Amino acid sequence: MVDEATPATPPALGGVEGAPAAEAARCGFVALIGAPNAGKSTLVNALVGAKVSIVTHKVQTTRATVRGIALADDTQIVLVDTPGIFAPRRRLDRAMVKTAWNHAYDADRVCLLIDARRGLDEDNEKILEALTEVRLPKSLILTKIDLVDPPTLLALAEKANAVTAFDETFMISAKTGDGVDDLKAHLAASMPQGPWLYPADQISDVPARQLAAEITREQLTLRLHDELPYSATVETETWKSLRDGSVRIEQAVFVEREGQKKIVLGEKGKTIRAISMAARKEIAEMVGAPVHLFLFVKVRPRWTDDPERYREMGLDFWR
Ligand SMILES: Nc1nc2c(ncn2[C@@H]2O[C@H](COP(=O)(O)OP(=O)(O)OP(=O)(O)O)[C@@H](O)[C@H]2O)c(=O)[nH]1
Repeated sequence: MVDEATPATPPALGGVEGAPAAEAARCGFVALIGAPNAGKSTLVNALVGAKVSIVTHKVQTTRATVRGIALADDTQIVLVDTPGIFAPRRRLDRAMVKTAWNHAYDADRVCLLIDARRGLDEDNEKILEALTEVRLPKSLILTKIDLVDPPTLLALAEKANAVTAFDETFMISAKTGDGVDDLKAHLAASMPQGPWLYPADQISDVPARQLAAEITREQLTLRLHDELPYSATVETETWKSLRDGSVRIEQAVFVEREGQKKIVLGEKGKTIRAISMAARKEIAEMVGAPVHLFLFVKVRPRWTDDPERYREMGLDFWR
C-alpha cells in the first residue's frame, strides 16, 4: 500500500532496489515544455504507463511540476512535466511560467511539445525563439497527430526546425499510442550513463498527499472551471491510516470569495459530494486501499498572492 509520503522516498545511498548493475545503468532528466494544453501530462502518463499527472481539456491544469519516472530496460527516464508556457499576466501565471523554464534548464534533454492541430501560433513561436538560447540537447515532439493529416505535420516540422535546430523530431499521439514507444526508446538511448535515482517500482516523486490533492483539483476543474477559473486550490491537511487498512484523508478546498464557496458546495451540497465521490475513487486506486475522503471548503482571500500556497504547489514564488 502507498502511504502519504511513499513516492517521495529519498534515493538510497549505494544503489536503489531493482536497479541494474552500475556499468549498465542509465538515468537522466527530460523536461517537457510547451504551450498550455500541448499534451504534456498525457504524454508523461503514457510514457510512465500510469496516471501520475492530471489531464483535462481545460488549459493550465498542471501547476506543480510533476515528475513521472519511466523505465526502458536499464534506463530510468525522469520526466519533468512543466506548467504550460504562455504570456503571463497574473502572479500565479508568472510563477508557473518561471517554474517551467527553470526546470528546462536543469534537464539533460529538453523536449518541446507542439499540438499539431494548433500549429505555430504566437505562443509556440515565442517558445521556439526562446529555445534557441537553451544550450542543451533538444527534441521536438508534435503531439495529437491523430487529429491532422501527414502533409500538415511535415510542414509544421519543417517550419519549427527552421527557427530552432532540434536533434530529432517525433510525431506522436498519446491517445492512440502512435509513436510513443519509438519516442521512449530514443529518449532512453540519449540518457547519460549513471545510477538510477529511484527504486524500480517508483513512478513519481510527488508525495501521495500532494497527488491526492491534485486528483481532487482535477475533479473540481472538470466540473467548475467555467464558474471558478483558477481561483481554487486543494491541500491535503490530514492523512491517517486506520486499523482496518483504510485511509482517512481530510482536504481543504481554498477559494478566494464567499460566492465561490457556494458554487463549490452546490445546491444542498450536491456539487461537493459529486467531486468528493469521484476523487475518492481515484485516490483509493492510487493508494491501493479504501479511502474516506472529507472535503472542507474554506475562503482564503487573495491566496494567489500568498508565497506559502505556492510552496505547497511546488511552484517558485516570484514577486
Ligand atoms: N486527440 C488527442 N488528444 C490529446 C492527445 N494528447 C492529449 N490530448 C488531449 O489534449 C488535452 C490537453 O492535454 P494535457 O496532457 O492536459 O496537456 P498539458 O500540456 O499537460 O496541459 P497544461 O496542463 O494546460 O499545461 C486533453 O484533453 C487531452 O486529452 C492526443 O495525442 N490526441
